[in-house]
Amino acid sequence: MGIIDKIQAIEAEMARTQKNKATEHHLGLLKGKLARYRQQLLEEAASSSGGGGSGFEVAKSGDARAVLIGYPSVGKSSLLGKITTTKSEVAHYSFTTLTSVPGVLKHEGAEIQIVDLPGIIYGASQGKGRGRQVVATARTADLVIMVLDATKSQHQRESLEAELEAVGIRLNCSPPNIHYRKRETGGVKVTFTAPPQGSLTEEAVKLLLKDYKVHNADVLVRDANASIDDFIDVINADHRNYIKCLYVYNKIDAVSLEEVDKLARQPNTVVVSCEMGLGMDDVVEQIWYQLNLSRVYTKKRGIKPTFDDPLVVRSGSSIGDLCHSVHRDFKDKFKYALVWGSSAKHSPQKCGLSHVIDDEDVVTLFTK
Ligand SMILES: Nc1nc2c(ncn2[C@@H]2O[C@H](COP(=O)(O)OP(=O)(O)OP(=O)(O)O)[C@@H](O)[C@H]2O)c(=O)[nH]1
Repeated sequence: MGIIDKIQAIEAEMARTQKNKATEHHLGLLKGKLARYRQQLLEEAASSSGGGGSGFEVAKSGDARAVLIGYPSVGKSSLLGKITTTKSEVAHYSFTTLTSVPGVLKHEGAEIQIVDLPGIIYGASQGKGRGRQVVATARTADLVIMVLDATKSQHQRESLEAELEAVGIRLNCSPPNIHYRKRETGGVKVTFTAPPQGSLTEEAVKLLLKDYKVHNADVLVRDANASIDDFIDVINADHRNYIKCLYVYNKIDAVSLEEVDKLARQPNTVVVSCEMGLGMDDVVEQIWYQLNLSRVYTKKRGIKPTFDDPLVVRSGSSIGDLCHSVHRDFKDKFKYALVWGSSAKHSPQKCGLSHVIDDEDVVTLFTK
């Protein structure tokens, strides 16, 4: 039996099994197996597709990367054309985006690479077509921009979400608050910081680990509401990516105002019309906001800072991270930094590598 058959058999069994307290552990085990087989399938696909000329890979460049995901003809190329400096040809028929055209969005001094993924992410979890390579690229994203057609049903969104979910991409959520460490000896030790309220119980943890052939491990569950799915994600943490997602509903020119209003009220959502140029500023603002980047202006000693060419780092970065973004070895030469701006207690403040900088701080770096 091939992996795809095994996956289908498990999916069929899950569909047949009634969901209730008595079947919870059995279903949990099936989900654990499913996660394992799906992983095998992706790995198998990755190793067999190497070397071919039709591979899909885009070099990462700029300060951050966002990927566009959506069904064919929802307007991904049109959106890319509107917000980036790359011109992409839009033909008036389906399946136009055969290879990826990365565009660059320049905003607030940052360069954000936007990659239009071929519209074939669906089916990827079943090992179909180039979807797998598309998934591999999606994993490297700092932000997923899911482009949806406002004139179509919510099914498009649900099915894309399910596809991403199946390949281990988690949208707009944080990793489960569960500590898990494999050990050499000592058996499986499970500790809950509060009595479990969710589907994850000590018995469920032990059953799953047994199925994964893990006989010695420490598990500390810090979230009383943790589910079996959460723990499966923790066991498979190497293959899970937690990525922000912005939902962009295009073609609002073709639906009613009430419909637009309803869509716009959903969280992490912008509504646009690429054809009429509506909502383009909102999309750019939201992309910038969701990427959570900070601009830092560097200043040479005795000279006023220039505010046109910031260094762009992730919010919450330290002076050490900033040094790294200047040059890999810069940290070794670093002596101290002077910082002006909201992160400084007084201006300027003399700081070391661990000082956390704020958006729009001005920094002078001193070397040995
Ligand atoms: N009504 C309307 N049509 C639009 C809008 N934006 C794009 N379209 C049309 O939708 C069709 C598809 O647009 P594309 O930008 O090629 O879509 P795509 O998602 O890149 O398509 P693929 O390359 O097939 O993946 C074209 O015929 C566009 O003219 C819009 O805002 N409103």
